[in-house]
Amino acid sequence: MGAGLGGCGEMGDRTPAAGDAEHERRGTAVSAPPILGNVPGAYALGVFRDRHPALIRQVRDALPYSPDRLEALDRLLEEAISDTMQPLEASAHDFAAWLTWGRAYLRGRWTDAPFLWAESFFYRRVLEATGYFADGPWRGVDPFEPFKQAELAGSVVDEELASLDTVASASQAEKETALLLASLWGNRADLTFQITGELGDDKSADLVADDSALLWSLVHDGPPGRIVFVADNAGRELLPDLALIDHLLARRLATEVVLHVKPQPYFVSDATPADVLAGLRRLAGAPGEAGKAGVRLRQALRSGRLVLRTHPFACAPLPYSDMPDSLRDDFADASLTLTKGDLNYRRLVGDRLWPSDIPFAEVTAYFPGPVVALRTLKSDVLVGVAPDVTAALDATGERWRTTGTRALIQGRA
Ligand SMILES: O=P(O)(O)OC[C@@]1(O)O[C@H](CO)[C@@H](O)[C@@H]1O
Repeated sequence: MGAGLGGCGEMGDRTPAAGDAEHERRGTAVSAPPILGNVPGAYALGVFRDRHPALIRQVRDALPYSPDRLEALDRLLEEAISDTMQPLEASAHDFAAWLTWGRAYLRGRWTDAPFLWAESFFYRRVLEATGYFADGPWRGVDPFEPFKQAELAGSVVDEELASLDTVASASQAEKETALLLASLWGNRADLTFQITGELGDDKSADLVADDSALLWSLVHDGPPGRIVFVADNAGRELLPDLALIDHLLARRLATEVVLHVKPQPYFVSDATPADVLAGLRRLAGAPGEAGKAGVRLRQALRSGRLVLRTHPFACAPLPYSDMPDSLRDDFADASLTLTKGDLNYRRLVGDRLWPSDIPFAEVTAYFPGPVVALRTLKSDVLVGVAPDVTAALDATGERWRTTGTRALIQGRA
């Protein structure tokens, strides 16, 4: 598709509802119960009970919203605290889509709806409250921008960018390992975790599954192909992602990289086109190798070797098994699709209580091409991990599934 900042249009083909006939046809042959927030002690319950109210308060304070917007945020806060959900205003451009996606959950309790659905709807409601889509001065203003901006400006980022100078003198194999791991662990920098300070300790970081050999064989064996990179968070995650993408392009390991980002602010720190531009500015303004990478990536956008894409399905409350044909075609044309982060993983394998040793290839069989997920573990869903590995981790007593201290690289050709 076209170069530069073009979006990819409408959701198009159809607007599936969770569990509809098309879903069953395209979905995985196997299934498991969806993750819900109404289970005492469940991770998802804490997200609704603690994180969402804390986030609304922080959004309220981060920008000088007008009284009408503050009232709307207060109403949403009340809904979050009382665990009651209201639908979007009937005039919303996507009112009908949300009815199709989950009429049964609207006006119910946040915690009774599937976790993926309800979290996604929560972020849509934050945008409604702040007036992101409404006529008026707050239209298009990212409510999470102050958090993203603070992160990008921090001196930690200077240090992380300077490390690219060290990596430059390493062998190709060492460099690729370093870039891949930086991109993978960059996923810990997720701002939703900073809302309630849940990040674990770096020292215990480890991989519970490692298909990096498969990933590199998909990149190196055979002629260079078109790589689709489905980004997650802006800032400290996106910068190492961009460094990895620069490597793939500069070494001609990919003919083209298509970088998928969110069309609108989502899950606090998820990258939008504006965040990509901010990241490129940060890179290009840095000294040394980071600066050179920034300049090359801006040139790659201009030449069309790096394509930025925003598909509306990226903010739909549905698993990728429900993706519309326009998105499916994009993945089908790729020699490799890389997905970043916890939320993309939840959508890729389905946000369900899978037995954790069910093979990754089995639950992603519907995906139309080779796919590799890079994820730090920040929610309960897990597949493709041997029982002895999960048993050993459980025995440590750590909350290893949800605190971002563990990570995985899982793929299938
Ligand atoms: O996709 P990311 O950025 O890696 O993680 C997003 C995420 O950790 O935030 C949620 C809580 O709001 C988690 O449940 C969710 O999966």
